[in-house]
Amino acid sequence: MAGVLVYIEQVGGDVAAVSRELMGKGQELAASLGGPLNALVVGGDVAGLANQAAALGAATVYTVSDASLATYTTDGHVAAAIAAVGAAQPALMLASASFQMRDFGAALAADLDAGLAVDVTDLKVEGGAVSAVRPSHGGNVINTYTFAAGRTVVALVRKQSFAEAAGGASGGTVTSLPLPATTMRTQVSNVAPKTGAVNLTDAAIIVSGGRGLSDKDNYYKLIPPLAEALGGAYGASRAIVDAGWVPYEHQVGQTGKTVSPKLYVAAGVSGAIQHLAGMRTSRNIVAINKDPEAPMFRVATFGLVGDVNEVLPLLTAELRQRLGR
Ligand SMILES: Cc1cc2nc3c(=O)[nH]c(=O)nc-3n(C[C@H](O)[C@H](O)[C@H](O)COP(=O)(O)OP(=O)(O)OC[C@H]3O[C@@H](n4cnc5c(N)ncnc54)[C@H](O)[C@@H]3O)c2cc1C
Repeated sequence: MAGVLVYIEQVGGDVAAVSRELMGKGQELAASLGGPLNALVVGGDVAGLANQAAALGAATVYTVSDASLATYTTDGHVAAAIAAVGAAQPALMLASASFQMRDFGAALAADLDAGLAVDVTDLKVEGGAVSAVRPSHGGNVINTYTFAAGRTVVALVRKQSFAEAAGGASGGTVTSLPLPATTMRTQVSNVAPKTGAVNLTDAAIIVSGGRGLSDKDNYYKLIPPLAEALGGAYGASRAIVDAGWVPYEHQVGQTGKTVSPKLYVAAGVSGAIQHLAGMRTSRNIVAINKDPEAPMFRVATFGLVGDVNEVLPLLTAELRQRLGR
């Protein structure tokens, strides 16, 4: 039992960003575990994705291809993964912490009698044992789970926790595995993607506004333009979602979305514990608030004490000029 197996997710026929991140971190972890970095591609038609996974550095890309695997079902995809784990014998299996992969990872770990860590933000290997870091209690407690060596560990990792694999690797092989006989208890008859959905959890840059924006018109005048200038999405505190300024799908926090972007700008957001619960693991936090005592400054990488009505238009104009947007 050695090395790492990464479950490759796809978006529109391409390897998902989170899977590229797992391949990046997987390279380092596989070396520490003294084994290869392998990948698993499951689906109806997997050839294109398998080649992409090989280019991301997989020594072997295991594929399980079957018409019944074209859409996700617990039974089908877990059965495929068990076949790949049997072939690869990984010490560590990595997948994302999306809702679908939480379902997958829990079922897989139960079937394999493996260790399971969910919503992981960091991983390391010491003395052959895998340790997974996982925030809980709204990010106020950071837990480290250490798994005894000798059993596969399934770790489901939060998006944007690691840098993406560079790509351009060569020399990987593709090994096709048959789908083991399995009873499919779920039949997916139709998939209807939600249209116009706000994908805050995937955004690398988020600009959020709060009650400090004064009213709905001012929020839309100042926040989306800054988000657009930065090439990001826009979010909101619950206070202004509850006030009806912004739809719920933009809400960040304990009862909204949990996000971990590369850059989180909080403008006129106080930094209540319930808001921080959804964004404090962001890589860089910029707080803009007229109150120097606002709690958001305690978690901020950069802080700017000022009035959003003065700061945001200047910032947006400057960024537009510099970034050409
Ligand atoms: C069970 C529960 C769950 C919750 N879940 C969430 C959640 O998911 N997400 C969430 O966000 N909240 C959540 N809350 C609410 C949370 O406690 C706060 O009430 C909320 O986050 C406050 O929003 P805010 O920062 O926009 O408003 P405020 O706390 O009113 O802060 C406004 C900030 O704007 C600043 N400001 C004012 N004018 C200006 C100006 N002109 N320029 C610059 N700064 C200015 C002020 O100094 C202040 O810091 C939850 C609460 C509970 C009880």
